[in-house]
This record gives sequence, C-alpha cells and structure tokens, in this order.
Amino acid sequence: MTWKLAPQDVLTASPVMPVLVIEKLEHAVPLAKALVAGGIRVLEVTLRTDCALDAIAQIAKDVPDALVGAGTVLNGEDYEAAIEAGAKFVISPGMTPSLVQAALKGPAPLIPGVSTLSEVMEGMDLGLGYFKFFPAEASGGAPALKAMGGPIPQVKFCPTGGISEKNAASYLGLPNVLCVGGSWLAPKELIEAGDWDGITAIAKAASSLK
Ligand SMILES: O=C(O)C(=O)C[C@H](O)[C@H](O)COP(=O)(O)O
Repeated sequence: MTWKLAPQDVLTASPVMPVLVIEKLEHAVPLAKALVAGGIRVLEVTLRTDCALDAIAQIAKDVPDALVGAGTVLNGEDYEAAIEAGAKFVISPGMTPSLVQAALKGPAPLIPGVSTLSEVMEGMDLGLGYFKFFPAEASGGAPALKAMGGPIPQVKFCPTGGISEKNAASYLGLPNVLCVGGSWLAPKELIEAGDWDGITAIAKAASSLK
C-alpha cells in the first residue's frame, strides 16, 4: 500500500463529512470555502454530476485548507479519474474486488462502503480497516454499528445515509465511529441561491457535534 494519507486522518479531520452534489462548476469553490469557514475541512464531492471532476480539481487548487476527496466512486476507472483530478481520498457506497485492487495500487486511501460483517471481513482480508457504513439508517442504524463493534472493535466507520443533525450524535457516541457523512450540510436550495453564509452556519453547527 502506497497511500500518501492514512484513512484515519481523513475520518478524524471533522466530525461530519459533507456529501456534496455539485451541479454547476461555479458553485464548487464558494461552497468549499463556506464549509471550511464553518470548520468543516474534509469534503466528499460525489461523481454524480458532469462537473464533479472539474469541481474536485478547482477545490484542490483554490481552497488549500480543504481536504477534498471523491465520492460515488464505483470502479477502478472512477478511482483513476478522481486521482487525476486531485482527490486526496476516495469513497465508495460499496466494495468490489476490482475497485479495491485499483486503490491498493494507487496513491489515495479508499474508504469503501459496507453494510454487513461479511463485507467488513472481506475488506479486512484485503488489508482495510476503515469503512463507510452505508446506507446507515436503512441498515439498522447506530444499534447495528454498535453490535458490529462487539466482535470487531478495531474496525472504524463513517456511517452515512439518512443521517442529519438530529440523529448524528447517536452515531458519534459509538467507539467505532470516527465521523458521520451526510448531505444535510449542503442543501440544494442554499447552493442554488448562493447562500454561502447559510451553509457556513450549518457547517458551524455540525463541526461542534461530538
Ligand atoms: O455516493 C456515495 O458515495 C454514497 O455513499 C451515498 C451518499 O453517502 C448518500 O447519498 C448520502 O445520503 P444522505 O446524507 O442520506 O443524503
């Protein structure tokens, strides 16, 4: 493994990892700056929009205080494209052998998504110890994650999916949770309206969780 950054450093940078869907490239830098101003420096830009890779590149260049990564990475090709754009880490909603193989040869840590203990054990066999628990609420929520920590306490998670400021604390109190992920920090309406102060306010509230 030749990762330049440890996955635990990604997951401990902020208590909340914002999951960003950037529809317009001109939103990328002001959105990243608004989140950083609110104390959230780790950003997951999902590869779900046409401008996502360019958004990662601009944030990496123009917002040096942000730690920008790619989300919704589905295969080795996506991993390579994310690295090329400047992603410092890579997150996936799932875990496949081809994606893990690509990431083990690459420079940036992969945090794959899992929702069962068998998947966690497969990841451990490949040398991984940090996972996204996705979709968190639909997969049993905090009680499921707490139960997984019984047999495998050494594995750490970033639960994501159905998490908001209302239920984040139930996850953040678990010893096997380093941070939670969620889209609530960057609501579509606020991005469209260019309400960057509104996003900074949400980020401030999120960064004081835990
Ligand atoms: O695209 C990925 O890599 C994912 O893993 C999915 C995201 O984490 C969820 O879409 C966030 O879900 P909400 O916070 O419930 O809106």
